[in-house]
Order: sequence, then C-alpha cells, then structure tokens
Amino acid sequence: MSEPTLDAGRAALSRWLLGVTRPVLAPLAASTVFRLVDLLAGLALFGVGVAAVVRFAGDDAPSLWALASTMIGLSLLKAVSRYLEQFLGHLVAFRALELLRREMFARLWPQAPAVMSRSRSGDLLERATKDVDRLEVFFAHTFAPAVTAVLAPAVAVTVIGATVSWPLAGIAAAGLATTLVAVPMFEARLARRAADYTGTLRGRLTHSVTDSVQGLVEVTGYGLQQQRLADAGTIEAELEQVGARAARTAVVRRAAAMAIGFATLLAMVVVGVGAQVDTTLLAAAVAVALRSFDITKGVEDFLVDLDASFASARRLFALTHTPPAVADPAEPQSLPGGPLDIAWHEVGYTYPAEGGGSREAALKGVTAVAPAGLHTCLVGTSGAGKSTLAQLALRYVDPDDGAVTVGGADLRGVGLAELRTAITHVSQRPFLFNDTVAANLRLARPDATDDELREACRQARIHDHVEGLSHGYDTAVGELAGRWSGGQRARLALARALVTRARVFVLDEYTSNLDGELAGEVARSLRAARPEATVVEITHRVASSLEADHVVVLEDGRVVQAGPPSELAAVPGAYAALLERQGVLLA
Ligand SMILES: Nc1ncnc2c1ncn2[C@@H]1O[C@H](COP(=O)(O)OP(=O)(O)OP(=O)(O)O)[C@@H](O)[C@H]1O
Repeated sequence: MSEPTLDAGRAALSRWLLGVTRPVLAPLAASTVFRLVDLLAGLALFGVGVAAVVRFAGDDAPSLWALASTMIGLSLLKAVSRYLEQFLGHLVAFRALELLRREMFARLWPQAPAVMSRSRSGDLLERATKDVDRLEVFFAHTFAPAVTAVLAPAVAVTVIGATVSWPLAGIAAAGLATTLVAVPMFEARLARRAADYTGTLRGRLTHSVTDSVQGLVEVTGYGLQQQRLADAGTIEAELEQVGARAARTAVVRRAAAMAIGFATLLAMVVVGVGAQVDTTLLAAAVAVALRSFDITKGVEDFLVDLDASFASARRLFALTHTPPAVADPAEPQSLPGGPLDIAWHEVGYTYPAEGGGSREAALKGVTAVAPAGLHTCLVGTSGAGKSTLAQLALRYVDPDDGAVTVGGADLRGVGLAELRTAITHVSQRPFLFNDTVAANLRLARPDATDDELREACRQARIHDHVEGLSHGYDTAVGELAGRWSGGQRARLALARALVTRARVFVLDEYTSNLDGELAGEVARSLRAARPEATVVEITHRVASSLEADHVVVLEDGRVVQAGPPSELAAVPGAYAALLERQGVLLA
C-alpha cells in the first residue's frame, strides 16, 4: 500500500486507516448487516402496528393471533440482531483502539527522543489519547449507522413501491434523498474547518494546562496563576465560539431535515388519498416513511463526526508519518570489543527550524575525539554546542555533514539496539518513573539482581539515602520524583546508568546539582567502578574538568581547543579564560 504524504487528503487517509484496521473490517461488516436487520425489523414492526391500529379503528379487524405472532417474530428478530450488532460493534471498538494505539506507538518509537524535542508535551498527549479515541468512536460507532441510514430507507422505499404504490414510494424516495444528500452539504466546508480548528484548539488547551501543572512552582513563584487561567480561558472562549457556530449550523440542518420530512409525509397523504390508496396501506407507508426519516439522521451524525474524525486522523497521521530522525541500517555492523572511542569528523548540524525559517548551525565542522577508556570533558559557554555534540554521539540525531564514529564504526552503520547497549546516557534532566526505586533502576537492565542494584547505588553514592527510605529499594519514587532533590535524582540516574553494561557513558551535567566535594567523590567512584569505560562529560564546572584526561573546548559551534587539561590550562586561550572566569587560579 503506498503511503500518503503528510498533508494527505481524505482518500489517502481512509486508505491508511483501513490498512491499519484491516483485522476488524469483517466483524464491522457483520455488525453493519445486523444493524440493517434490526432497523428493518423495527420499520416492519412500526408499519404493521400502525396498519393494525387503522384496521381495528375501521370494521376490518385483523386476526389477533396472526398479528401477535408477526409482532413477536419481528420483535425477536430485532432483539437478536440488535444484540449481535452491539456485541460485534464493541468487539470492533476495542480491537480498533488496540490497533490504532499499536500503530501510533510503533511509529513514534523510532522517532524518539527527537520527537520529544519537536512536539509540545500536551499536544503529543492529546494526539496519543483523544485523537485515537475519536477515531475509534468513528470507526466502531459511526460507520455502521451511516451505511444503514442509507440502506434501510432504500429497502423501505422499495417495499412501499412493491406493496403499496410506486408514486408514493417516489415521493418518499425524493424526500429521503434530499435529507441524505442536500442537507448534509449545508455549510459542510464550515463544519470541516470548525472540526480542524477545534482539534488544534484542544491541543493548545491541553498543552497550556500541562505546562501550568508541570511548571506549578514557577507559576506560583511568579504569581502567574491569574495570567495562566486567563490564557486557558482565552482558548476556551475560542473553543466555545467555534462550538456555538457549529451548533447553530447543526440546528439549521436539523430544522431543514424536519421540514423536508413533514412536507414529504404530507405529500404522500395527499397523493395517496387522491389516488384512493387503501387507508391501511397508506397509513403503514406513511409510518414507515416517518421512521425512515429518523434513521437518515445517522448520516447527519456521521458527517459531523466525519469532520472531527478526519481532523483527528490528519493530526495522528502527520505525527506518525514524520520520518524518524534516525533509522536502523539495513545491514548493521558490529562494534569492536574493548574500550570504544568516540570521534566527530567535520561534523555540522543545524536544528530544524519551525515554520520553514532558518536557524544558525549549532555545530560547524567539528572535529574532536573522546579517547577510548578515558574521561573527556566537553566545556564551553552556554549554547556553544556541547549537548548537541553529545546527542550526535548517542545518535539521537544524525549530523547534516561529516560523521560520528564509535570504535571506528560510523554510527549510522551500527544497529540501534547494539548502540543503545554500548552507549548510555545520563541526561541533564533525568526522568524518574512513578514506580519504586528498584523498578526505576531496572529500566536499564530488567534482569539486574538486587545486589547489582545496591552496588550501582553505592558507586553513585546514593545507596545510603535509598536505604534510609521507608521501604528501602521498594519505596515509590513519587510522581515526577518531586520528593527527591536534584542531586539525589542525578545520582539515582547515574546509578541507573551503572546498572547497564555500557562501555561509553555520556553524562550531561550530572554533577551540576552536587556540591564540589560530592561531585568529585562521585566522579572518582565512577572511574573506579568502570576503569575501562569511555566517559564523555558535559560540564559547566570547568574546575572539575582539571581532573579529566582530555578536554574539548567549544565556542559558538566550533572546537577552539582540545587536549589534556593541564596543558590547556598552562597556555592563554579559551580554556584558561573559562577557568579564570570561575575563579580557578592558574599557576
Ligand atoms: N531542540 C533544539 N531546537 C533548536 N535549537 C536548539 C535545540 N537545542 C539546542 N538548540 C540550539 O543549538 C545551539 C547549541 O545548543 P546546545 O544545547 O548544544 O549548547 P550547550 O553548549 O549544551 O548549552 P548549555 O551549556 O546551555 O546546555 C544553541 O544555540 C541552542 O539554542
């Protein structure tokens, strides 16, 4: 199946959705058939009932036995088909939800972590949950009503024609066709735009609320509560406006549909009486037509939901079809054994600009090395490109120019799984899951033993703290790790990295929350625990880089100095200037 482009039209989106939900198409079709039988049985019940009342009112009373058995038979048929329709409909709903969620995560996985820096958190959440839910509802609860809203009236009209009168059937058909085709077209474009815009606004609202909750400390600290509420209120007001317009359109549509229905029924009565159609049959025909108009409402609901569903599908599609920032090589190359060096060769990288603008390159022809088995510090002023250099070493993104090698192998040629095992990362803002300490540590290696967890925590100088918690390693870390200090969180994150068997540690300012003495102790402990490992550390604490084996100094996306820290500190230059700025006295 060819994949539609990111601004896919409805046909392409439908092909994609049908492809994803293929396994539920058969039960969906069966559910639709049972719904049709249910509706037709309902129409027949209504028609037979009205006809019976008319005959009882006249002097031609029907046989009670025949009437009762017909009604009971139709009721049973209706009940059984309704049960089967509902049963299959729910089956389809749950399976479709599962299929859509799987598709979404399978597509997002290769995009992480790049997608996290591209997407706003609330927006991503909105797409991952609400958009998928909306599609599921459309799929499982809107499709069958729409199809049967056309088929059931079509069958009813044919039966009226064959059993009562074709002119009456023609009038009913004309009225029903008008409600099915003309009414939904009223302001259809407006409804579609409203649905798209509503989705965007909802994303903005979720984003705003998520930001307010995550930034609660800043919001409270700077007294921004009213402003945040006002911002969210503005979006809500806009949502309300869009919703009100859509509701007004829906009211006009409904009123038009009711007027057409009323005129059709009146015309049927006038023509039927004029043509001297049998009263009982005429009453039954009008009753069936009346009920058919109710059924056509399914198409109207479908069209309203259709707009919202396509809007959801479009957002989900754009998210899931963004090409992954990095791809697994077709024929992965294995890494050599032993300590691994990381080398950047003439590397250039520019972050993608939002809205097609241009950005300045974050890295400009960087050539540097973090020698195997040694401790390298990347230093430089804020925004110099240190984190970007580290991200390239982790292959979170690929360079625009040049290459990054690990143990001599181009990162783009090494399987991502092998790479993630060989190189581990402690980020500037480590995330701790709302689970126990042990579970958080085992994320790195699920089969790690209790003793291994303890050893890693001892090495990261966090064991004593964990042991002092109410349930030791089984203590819950707490949502968003709010109960942990920055330094404790950083050390737990380091312990998590130490649980792995990684040969390269990329540490992004992992000691920034520790006092100088503890930072030095942790660094020495890491060295002692993993003497063969290559450590690439980003640090603002330039003084601590004096203890490293190798230093790379970056400035404005370029390497300006590199070498052993003692040599660099001894000559005037960027490194000496950084040290001086931090009050380190040079000999
Ligand atoms: N996700 C991003 N999108 C766009 N630009 C980015 C992104 N991350 C970093 N940049 C830009 O790239 C440049 C290098 O940033 P980088 O984070 O690598 O610097 P750094 O030396 O690690 O800074 P710091 O010490 O402040 O963490 C900066 O100009 C920064 O604004």
